[in-house]
Amino acid sequence: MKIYSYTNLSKQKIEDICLRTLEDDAAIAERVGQIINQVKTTGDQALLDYAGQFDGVKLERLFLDEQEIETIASEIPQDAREAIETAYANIRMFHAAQLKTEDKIETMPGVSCWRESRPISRVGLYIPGGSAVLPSTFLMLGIPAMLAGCEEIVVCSPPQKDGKTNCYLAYCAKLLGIKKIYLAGGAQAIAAMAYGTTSVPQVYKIFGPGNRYVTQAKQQILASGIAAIDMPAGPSEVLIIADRSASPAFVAADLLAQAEHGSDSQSILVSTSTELIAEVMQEIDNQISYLPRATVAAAAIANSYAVHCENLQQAMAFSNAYAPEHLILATEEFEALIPQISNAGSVFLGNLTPESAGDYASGTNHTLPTSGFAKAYSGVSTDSFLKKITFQHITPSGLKAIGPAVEILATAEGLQAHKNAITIRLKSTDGY
Ligand SMILES: NC(=O)c1ccc[n+]([C@@H]2O[C@H](COP(=O)([O-])OP(=O)(O)OC[C@H]3O[C@@H](n4cnc5c(N)ncnc54)[C@H](O)[C@@H]3O)[C@@H](O)[C@H]2O)c1
Ligand SMILES: N[C@H](CO)Cc1c[nH]c[nH+]1
Ligand SMILES: [Zn+2]
Repeated sequence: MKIYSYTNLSKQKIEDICLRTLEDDAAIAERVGQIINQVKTTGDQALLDYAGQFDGVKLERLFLDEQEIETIASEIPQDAREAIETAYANIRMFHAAQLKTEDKIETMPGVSCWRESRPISRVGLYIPGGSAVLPSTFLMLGIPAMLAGCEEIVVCSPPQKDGKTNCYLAYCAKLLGIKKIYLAGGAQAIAAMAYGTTSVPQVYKIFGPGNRYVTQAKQQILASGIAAIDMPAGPSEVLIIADRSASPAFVAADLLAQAEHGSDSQSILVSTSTELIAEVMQEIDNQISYLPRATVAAAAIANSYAVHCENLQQAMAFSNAYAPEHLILATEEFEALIPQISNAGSVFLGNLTPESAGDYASGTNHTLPTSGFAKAYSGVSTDSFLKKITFQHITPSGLKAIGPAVEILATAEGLQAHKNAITIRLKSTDGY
């Protein structure tokens, strides 16, 4: 892990390190383009071939049906079932509170405007399953989709070596009332949901995190205009702002938690204390040795860095420039820093709020923008599965109030037919 001093970093250097570009970005984009094209032209056959090539499994059928899901789900151990139910209840409670009816606004007497929500009828959920199967992601996407009222929810996840899925994913499907799981992973799954194949239904919007192939595929699909996406939610990241009040052991544990997702994850420490940085480095060395995914975590840590800042304001400035997926404020001063946060996917406050809590069960969504996209995107929410349709209604007195302004503006734009649509009504409402 490199250590930078914020004061010695030029503006350009800060921009460069915040960009997170990797050498093989262009090669991945090209490969993903080929995969999308192959799925577009050969559909199910491409999915079967890629399952062999990338997941090492010869599939006979591209989905598990309700009966198979039921059988697999029945194997779940009792403690895991209870843990999933706890997470389910908290995520549901937090996301249900987002369903709000908006007030009608009378912008002028007789002119009312309002918005109503409608579910996106066909949505696709991608549940990662390359290096680790993530049933937590199934809850994070399935619960808001269900609350929003989406009619068709298509779920894709890479197949296990036995051509099935695990009992945790199957149990989540049961809880969510999802009757099929499509056994497709990577860019090919995203392409299948975007274009549709004989087995996989086409959807209007694709959700879910994934590795760089998945994220690149979602971006290419968005650019092609065939389907919408939630956001680029790629390799996990955490940025921790820690002062002397932080525990080096807790900070190291949080950095390693995101590092173990993949070698391309980033775990950034921003601290006002050089002593704390040194202690955290030591703790990382101590803790990493007993992690089953030590090699992956070590590669991510090597790809990460620490930044020493003079004060917490500098630390916030760096964090806002980086726009992390997850921001942990490991300081007792966290209240004062909240108003200074301008770019972050999800924020964890104080020394006792680990990011893992949000990954699984606090209630907030863990599908969040990465690679600096938190500057413009929010994480997944119930709203992500809804369209907001605007309505307006004008009464005769409202028409008299608003009409002249519209006529003048239409004339200024040289759009006579627009003006006429008002004028003709104003004339006919004279008698009202
Ligand atoms: N940002 C978020 O909200 C968020 C949330 C959860 C997980 N994540 C991230 O999701 C990612 C999950 O990654 P994963 O790899 O474990 O699972 P994944 O399901 O995203 O990807 C696995 C698939 O990638 C494809 N693939 C692998 N190597 C390939 C290659 N060389 N060429 C083409 N395709 C290839 C295969 O089809 C495979 O099935 C991690 O990076 C994790 O950090 C992000
Ligand atoms: N940290 C991931 C989001 O970047 C979510 C996750 C799922 N399981 C564990 N963690
Ligand atoms: Zn995680």
